[in-house]
Amino acid sequence: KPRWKQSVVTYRITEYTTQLSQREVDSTIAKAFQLYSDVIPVDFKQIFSGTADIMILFKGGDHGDFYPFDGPNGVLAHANSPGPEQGGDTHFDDDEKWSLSSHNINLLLVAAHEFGHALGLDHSRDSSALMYPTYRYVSTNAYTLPRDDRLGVQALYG
Ligand SMILES: CC(C)C[C@H](C(=O)NO)C(=O)N[C@@H](CC(=O)O)C(=O)NCc1ccccc1
Ligand SMILES: [Zn+2]
Repeated sequence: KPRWKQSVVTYRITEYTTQLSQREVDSTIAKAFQLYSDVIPVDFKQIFSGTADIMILFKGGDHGDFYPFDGPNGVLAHANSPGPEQGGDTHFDDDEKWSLSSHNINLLLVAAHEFGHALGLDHSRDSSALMYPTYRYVSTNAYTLPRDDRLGVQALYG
């Protein structure tokens, strides 16, 4: 299974959603990565120019890969598994209503799910797992990786 070999993985947000402030997006994305760096020996560093390991964008419809988004609901986001070039790249469908709350689509939960893929995790059959295929809101106060996801990522990087 592909995984990142380096202990520092860089990311760059090249296109932001207009539904939240850039500061809100930056801090939410950082929090989502922190869920993983809290349990595996990998650090994540945001860069603001050049090419990062994980390139992140918010865009609706066609956004430069072979998987155009589908409007509101349905596919919310997708991420490539680890590797060179497009490896790890993570795209968020900007036709979704992104939020930092329980209303609409919670960005922290989706970003954490996508970064699971970007680290090499597949979907889980455990309905309490973050990597379960379908989105379901759970409180994000003091949120930590559910056990199944933690065991999965520690098996890859521990
Ligand atoms: C076949 C892939 C491209 C489907 C896509 C996905 O799994 N992305 O990682 C996706 O957006 N799935 C939806 C499925 C759905 O709409 O229910 C989803 O909510 N993914 C984000 C998600 C799933 C579970 C927890 C948190 C976020
Ligand atoms: Zn997924």
